[in-house]
Amino acid sequence: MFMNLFKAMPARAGAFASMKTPAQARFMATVRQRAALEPATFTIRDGPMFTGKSFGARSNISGEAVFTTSLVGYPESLTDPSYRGQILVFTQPLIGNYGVPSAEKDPNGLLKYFESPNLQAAGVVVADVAEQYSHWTAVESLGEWCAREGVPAISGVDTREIVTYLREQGSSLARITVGEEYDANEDEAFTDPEQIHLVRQVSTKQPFHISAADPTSHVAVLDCGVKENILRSLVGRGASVTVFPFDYPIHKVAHHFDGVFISNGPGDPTHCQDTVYHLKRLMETSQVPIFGICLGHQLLALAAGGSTIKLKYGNRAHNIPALDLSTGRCHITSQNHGYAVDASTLPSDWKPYFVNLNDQSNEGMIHKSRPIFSTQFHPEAKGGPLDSSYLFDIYLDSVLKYKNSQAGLFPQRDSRPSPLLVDLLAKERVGVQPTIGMQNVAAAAAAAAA
Ligand SMILES: NC(=O)CC[C@H](N)C(=O)O
Repeated sequence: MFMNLFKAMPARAGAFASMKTPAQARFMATVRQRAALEPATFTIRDGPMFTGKSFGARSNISGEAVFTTSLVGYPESLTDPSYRGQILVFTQPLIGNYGVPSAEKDPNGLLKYFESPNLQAAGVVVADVAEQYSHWTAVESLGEWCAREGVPAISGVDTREIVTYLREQGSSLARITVGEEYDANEDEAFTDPEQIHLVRQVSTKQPFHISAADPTSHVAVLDCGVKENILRSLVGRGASVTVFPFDYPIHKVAHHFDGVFISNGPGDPTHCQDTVYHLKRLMETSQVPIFGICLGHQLLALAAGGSTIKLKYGNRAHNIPALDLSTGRCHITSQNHGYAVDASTLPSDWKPYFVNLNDQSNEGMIHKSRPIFSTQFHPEAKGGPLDSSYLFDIYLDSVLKYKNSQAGLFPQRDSRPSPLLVDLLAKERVGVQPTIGMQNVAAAAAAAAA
C-alpha cells in the first residue's frame, strides 16, 4: 500500500508542498526518506531474485533464508541468538510499526525487551517496512536499528512469493545485496551457516551469574545461545542461575546445583558433540533434574542416544499447536527451529512428551522415571502465547524436591552459591561477538577514529 503511494509520489509531490500540520510534515519526511532509500536485491541461490529497497546497513551478506509467520515480536525474534546466520523473512507484511525498544535492564540485570544484547539475524526481509513508529518503549525505527547494528534489510519485495518458494524448495541459501545489481549466482557468493559452529559464536565465553531476589534454588544453565526470557523465567520464579559456556563439562560441577538447564541456540545440534558427551556423562553420574528447550531438547535427545533430522523449512511461528501426550491437552506454542528430534530413535527409558499437530514432528520428550524433560517449542515464548509456561513451574518443583532430597541425604550440602563466587563472576554474557555486520561497523568506526 505504502509502496504504491511511494510510486505515485513524484506526480503528487507538489500537492503536498503547502501542508503544515506536524502529522503531514512527518508524512512528507517519511516519503522523502523513502525516496532516498537505495535499491537492494534478495537473491536465492539457484532461485529467483527480488528487487526492493534497502532500509538497514549498507552491506552485503549471505545466509540461510528462513521465514517466520509470527505477527509481532520482531525485536525479540531478531535478537534471539537462535537466528544467528539466518536471513529472516517476515510473512506479516507490515513490520516496524511499533519501533525498537532500548537495551534497558531490569532490576536483576537482565535485558527488559531483547533476547540478547545485539541483533542476531544476518539480514531482514519484509514486504513493507514502517518508518513511522509508535510505542512507549520505542527509541528508534527498525531501519535505524538494523543500520546501527550492521545488518542489511530489504523491503518492497513480494514475501508471499519468497515464502511459496521456500516452502517448495526448503530453506535455502540466499543473499542481500545493497546498491547496484549483483550476480550472486556463484557458489562463493553464498556462505553456508551450516558449515559454521554458530553456537560457539553466541555462547558466553566465561560463566556469569544472576541472583534471584529471594532465591529458593540454584540452577546451572548451559548457554548455547540462551534467550534472555529463559533467564527471566527462571530468576523470576526464585532460581538463581549460573550460566556456563556451551562446552563446559557440566557433569563435573552439577553436584553444586539443584538443577541443570540446556538452552536454545543456532545451527545444527550435531555440531555440539562436546556438549552431547557432557550431558551423557551428567545423566550417568547425577540424578539432578534437567530441562532443555529447543536446541537444548535436541542436544539432550542426542545425549540420550536418539538422533535429529533437518526439517524441510522448519517451524517458525507463534501459533503452532502441540499436543501434550500425558494430558491430551493442546497448547498453542511459539517456535523457531529447523531441526527436530526423530522420536522413533528415542531409547526405551524415554517417551515423546509433545507432538506437533500440524506436521506430527516431535515437540518434546520425558524420561520415564527421572525428572528430565525437554521441549522443541519455547515455553518462555516472547513474543507468543504463554500456554506452556507452566513447564517452568513443573521443572522448578522438581528442582526443589531434588534440593530437599539432597539435603536429607547430605546434611552438609549447601547449594547456595558462595558470596565470593557470586562477587567474582560476571553478571552478563562474556566476550560474545556480535554478528559479522556489527563487527564491520565496529571496525569501520575504529578505522575512522585512527
Ligand atoms: N531455537 C532453537 O534453539 C533452534 C534449534 C536449532 N538451531 C534448530 O534450528 O532446530
